[in-house]
Amino acid sequence: MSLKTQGILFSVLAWCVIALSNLLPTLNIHYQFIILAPVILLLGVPHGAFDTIFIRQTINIKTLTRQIFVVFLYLLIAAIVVYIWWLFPGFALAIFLLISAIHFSGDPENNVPKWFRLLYGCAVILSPFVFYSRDVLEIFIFLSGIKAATLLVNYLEWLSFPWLGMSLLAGLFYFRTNFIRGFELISMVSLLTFTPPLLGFTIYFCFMHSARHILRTRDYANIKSLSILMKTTLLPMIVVVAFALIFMALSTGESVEARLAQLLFIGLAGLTVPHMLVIERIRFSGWKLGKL
Ligand SMILES: CC1=C(/C=C/C(C)=C/C=C/C(C)=C/C=O)C(C)(C)CCC1
Ligand SMILES: [Fe+2]
Repeated sequence: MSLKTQGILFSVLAWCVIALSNLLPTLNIHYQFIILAPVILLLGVPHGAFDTIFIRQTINIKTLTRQIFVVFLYLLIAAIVVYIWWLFPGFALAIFLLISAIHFSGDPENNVPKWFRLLYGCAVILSPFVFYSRDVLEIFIFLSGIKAATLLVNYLEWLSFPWLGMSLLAGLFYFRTNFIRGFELISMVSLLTFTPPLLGFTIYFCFMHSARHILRTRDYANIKSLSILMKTTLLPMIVVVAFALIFMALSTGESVEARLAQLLFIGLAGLTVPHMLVIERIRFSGWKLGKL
């Protein structure tokens, strides 16, 4: 499958989800988390497991000692991020949103202009605020407490309107010259604008961000079959699922949705920092650095 085909399939799925979620009654946040957290965990998180492939191609990790050291360092960075979150949750959430926008700006195909990337990456974060800022607030409170969450949501909601306008204009601008590029942007923005935040994010994260990263990894490592690629994710996935189960079993006191939100998004923040340290250098080289 090419990135183009994947982009079209994602866009079609996005419009189906928009239609269905507006026709069917909205589930409350408790059930949204119970249904969607496993989807994010099983379909979205594994794209980080390919980091081992990118690490192998860019630094020398031939000996077992070096491999153990790299895994240890990766997890140590993640643990430090979680600790910083625990100390300064509002600050950590704000920085996480910022670096996520930068990370998501890597999704569009390789030859798009920089302004388009910036618009796209920030649109992923800002679109949910246009109609669903109350729902986002509810989730942000789980992550950073009511004071920081309210402050952040107020700023981001205010930014979300001009951003939606600019995204739609940019999408229309490309409709004539590069239809797929414009259609992909408008579909992504509509998905995150018109569906409940957790649902929109899950579909975007699993079927755009993660799916596209898997295809890029396949091309980078010159692997013909996806099943070989999926095998590399097995061990990291077992570790992540085991960690998730242990966290859910040990954390008590708060609601299930609060704990799932913390597990998912603080966990993602922790993993995103080492993930970006591995990926971004290669992305800025046009996915060429160390290519097989
Ligand atoms: C919490 C939350 C949001 C932000 C999620 C982020 C920022 C996720 C980042 C994941 C990354 C960077 C994964 C890397 O591969 C939204 C969508 C604004 C609205 C719903 C609640
Ligand atoms: Fe990623």
